[in-house]
Amino acid sequence: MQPTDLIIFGASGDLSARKLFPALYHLSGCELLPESFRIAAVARDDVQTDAFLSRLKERMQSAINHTHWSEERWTKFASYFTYIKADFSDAKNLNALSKWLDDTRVSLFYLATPPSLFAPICDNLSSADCLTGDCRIVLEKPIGEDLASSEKVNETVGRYFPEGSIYRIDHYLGKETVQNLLVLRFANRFINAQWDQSCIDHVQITVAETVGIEGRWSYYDKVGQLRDMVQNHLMQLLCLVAMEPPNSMSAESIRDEKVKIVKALRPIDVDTVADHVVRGQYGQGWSQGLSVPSYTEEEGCTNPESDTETFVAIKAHIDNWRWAGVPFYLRTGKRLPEKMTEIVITYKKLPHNIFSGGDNIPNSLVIRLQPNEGIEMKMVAKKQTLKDKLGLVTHDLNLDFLGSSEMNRIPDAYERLFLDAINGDQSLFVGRSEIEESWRWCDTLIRACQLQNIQAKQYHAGSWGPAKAELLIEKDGRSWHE
Ligand SMILES: NC(=O)C1=CN([C@@H]2O[C@H](COP(=O)(O)OP(=O)(O)OC[C@H]3O[C@@H](n4cnc5c(N)ncnc54)[C@H](OP(=O)(O)O)[C@@H]3O)[C@@H](O)[C@H]2O)C=CC1
Ligand SMILES: O=C1O[C@H](COP(=O)(O)O)[C@@H](O)[C@H](O)[C@H]1O
Repeated sequence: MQPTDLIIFGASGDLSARKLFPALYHLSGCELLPESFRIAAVARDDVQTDAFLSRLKERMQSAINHTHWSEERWTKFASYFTYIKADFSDAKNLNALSKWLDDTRVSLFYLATPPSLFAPICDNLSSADCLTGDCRIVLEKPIGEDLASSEKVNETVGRYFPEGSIYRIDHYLGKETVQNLLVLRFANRFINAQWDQSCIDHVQITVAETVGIEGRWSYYDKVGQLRDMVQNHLMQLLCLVAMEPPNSMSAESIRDEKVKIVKALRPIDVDTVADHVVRGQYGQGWSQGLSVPSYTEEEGCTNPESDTETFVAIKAHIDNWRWAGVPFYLRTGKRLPEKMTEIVITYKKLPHNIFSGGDNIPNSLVIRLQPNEGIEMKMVAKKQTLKDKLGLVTHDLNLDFLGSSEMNRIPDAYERLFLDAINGDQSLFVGRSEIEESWRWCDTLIRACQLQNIQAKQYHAGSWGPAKAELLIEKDGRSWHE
């Protein structure tokens, strides 16, 4: 590892306190950071490093499980820090940062700020002479809010950083089980051999959350679940399930295969949107035993008539040889009954059932991304009884990742992604063309919803979304995986 400096813009924000600094704390505890590592925490608050750290310590203690917290680890972690006060909207404010930087070391700029600041920060870094030596930039999602705005951000950032130095985060790619999906598909011959329309009936991808808007109403109301979750996280999961084997694990090979899938997604337009998309918005209800308000009663709501979706279900098709005729059902929402991300591959039924003692039950593969990370293969076996000669029953072959983890915990996605950015490995970061093609597909779908007036149907907080989401799949003779 080369000597590295990490510069976090937006160091006082929610993402930094809940995800970024805890991930770095764990990496430091595992001695995985480079020697002489330095962190510049950049934000607007007028405080000194000590005061910044004492506030950060409090916030991190509530984000890190107490079994992993120790004063000794904290002291080592705190020793990396310098706090630099700056308003990023003006280059002259970056002079202190410019003095702190050292062009003999790698400078890793991490933009944990509102996306509207990505382009101005790059312009100002350049004007303040901060971009000398080996400089890399990490961009948080979302990159833009549609194709045109994402092209604009990519162009500005590309003026100062070559594509090989731009690390666009989709934190789902850093999740252990998402990487395991690649291993499952491309390191197991029997899985790979059965991975197409000849064997697979359909695919379901569910990303369910129990949380509501969490104080982010003004951000969220402008984007909704389609832009916040589908354009990025669900699209990445779909690509990893559907892509052809890349030539190698290089970033370029993986990105090339993913972008082919996004381009092969059948557009959902004004003619098809009503049958392929369901939008929902949560009303009042219950979440984890507590009564919770509706979306339009949440703190910060400025538009009680808002039609922004907090739930979406989509039936998508990939028009290529491997996936012809295999629907991909996607659903994601806030205030659903449980926090759960899973991919379910349902195989076709056998062409003929020779066992009179049971139904023709299809196999399925359940890839659980969170919680209880693991993979289950649902297999049909004989009932262990003398009464029923060839009665059938479904059993699970179970790969439990937590139980087999060397670390007694599943590392957070940001730990993997920080390590890779420090090591210069872009394979788990998103390329420009993937992002732009994904926006192109989402823009068509969003526009079609507007033109056909597909409104967000109310659902009770704590339920699995509007009844129409059940119909979307049931009308094809299938049902959501329970
Ligand atoms: N929070 C989350 O769970 C997730 C967030 N993201 C993305 O991460 C990014 C950050 O999100 P989040 O942490 O939630 O946002 P916050 O609003 O909590 O934090 C934004 C940070 O940027 C700083 N900032 C804003 N404007 C300026 C400015 N002109 N000059 C200097 N500092 C400024 C804020 O400082 P100040 O406190 O002074 O306003 C704060 O430190 C966003 O792009 C978001 O979409 C992505 C996935 C999940
Ligand atoms: O990017 C985002 O992701 C979170 C969900 O992430 P997870 O790792 O907890 O599954 C989501 O709540 C948020 O709205 C979105 O911006």
